[in-house]
Amino acid sequence: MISLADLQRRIAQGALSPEAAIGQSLEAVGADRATIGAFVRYDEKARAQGAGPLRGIAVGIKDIIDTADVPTEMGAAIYRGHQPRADAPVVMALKQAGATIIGKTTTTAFAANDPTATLNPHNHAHTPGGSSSGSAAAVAAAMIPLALGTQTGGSVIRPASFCGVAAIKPSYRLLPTVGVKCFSWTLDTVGLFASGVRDVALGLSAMTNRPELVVPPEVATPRIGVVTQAFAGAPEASGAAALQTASRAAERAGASVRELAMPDIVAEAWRIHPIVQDFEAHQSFAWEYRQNYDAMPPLLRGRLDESKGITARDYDAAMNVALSARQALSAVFDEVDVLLTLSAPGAAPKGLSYTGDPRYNRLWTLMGVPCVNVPALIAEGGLPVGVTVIAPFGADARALAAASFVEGALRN
Ligand SMILES: NC(=O)CC(=O)O
Repeated sequence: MISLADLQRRIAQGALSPEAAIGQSLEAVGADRATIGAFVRYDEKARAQGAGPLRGIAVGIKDIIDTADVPTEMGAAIYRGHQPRADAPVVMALKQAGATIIGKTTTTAFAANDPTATLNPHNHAHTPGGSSSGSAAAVAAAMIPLALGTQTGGSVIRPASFCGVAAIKPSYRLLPTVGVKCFSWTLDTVGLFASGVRDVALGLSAMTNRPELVVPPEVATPRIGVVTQAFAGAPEASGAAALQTASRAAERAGASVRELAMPDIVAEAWRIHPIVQDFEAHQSFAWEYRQNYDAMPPLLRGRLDESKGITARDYDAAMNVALSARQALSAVFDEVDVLLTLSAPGAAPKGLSYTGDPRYNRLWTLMGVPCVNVPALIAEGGLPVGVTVIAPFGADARALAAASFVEGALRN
């Protein structure tokens, strides 16, 4: 994979020009149609900028995020050819940091569950996951060093796990979702994919102008609480093995590691996540669902059909649970620095019809806490499986530093 940190170092040393760095990605992305199909479209004339921490860094943008220079089609026929007037703020933030937007990566329709045709770079018989399918796959396939995705359930962390790349779903609202097609305004979060944790941190730091997010050369040894999320059901063997492998590696590296049970209200928040997501989706997709019903992607249309009965009272009760759970979760971090949990039930499912289950991701999206995927092992069929490092709301630097610790422990 292409390391953002390595590109930055070589460009700073003059060993690599920003133009050459962009040229390498253009060549790989240009060949993509014949490989895994991670891009909806790309800019053959993409040019490097000469200044900024992300000069020479080619970035893929999930195709629900508005771009002014190329269409934003939401992975849906209803929006074919749709051309936004302006770049979304997160796209402008990348450009202002010197990045080059090289193309639009594939997304499941409206970032829901109707799959893309994109292949998992590690095993073409399997899905790369969703909904940020192309972003995870393009980084994993060494086409680009950085990509943007979004998460409402598990759409950053799960495909990152399936594709063996680092990724962050940052704290809620650290990145603006203006100009991002809304699924659920309480849940939608913009995230980043890169080859390693330090690379993700460099990208997020540059976008947000927050130098404190950069992972320092030496990171503190964290106190880790392992959360199995038994309330979400048992994982597959490869998922359980990934969590155990990461826990044991962290312990061997000197971290204190112990299993932590979640307060009941937090488990209840896991249960009510779909109520929040689907109640808000009915409003977010009202125009598509009511004015373009027949053209709607079938799985999302079916999900909206089934969730019509959610009442405002149900929603209000769910939101109250979420608020109480966030308060209870913050107290959990009095005992540990970070949590360590599953990124997915196991390796990527076979076939392209199903992008996987967000059951281990969705709680943390509702809690709004920073989550970082760390590749943990390679399962049968050469398929990666990751784990998730979680810190308190607003402690994104802590999540990245602890994730880097776990990543280093797994490499030793
Ligand atoms: N947008 C999402 O997060 C949906 C998913 O998890 O597949």
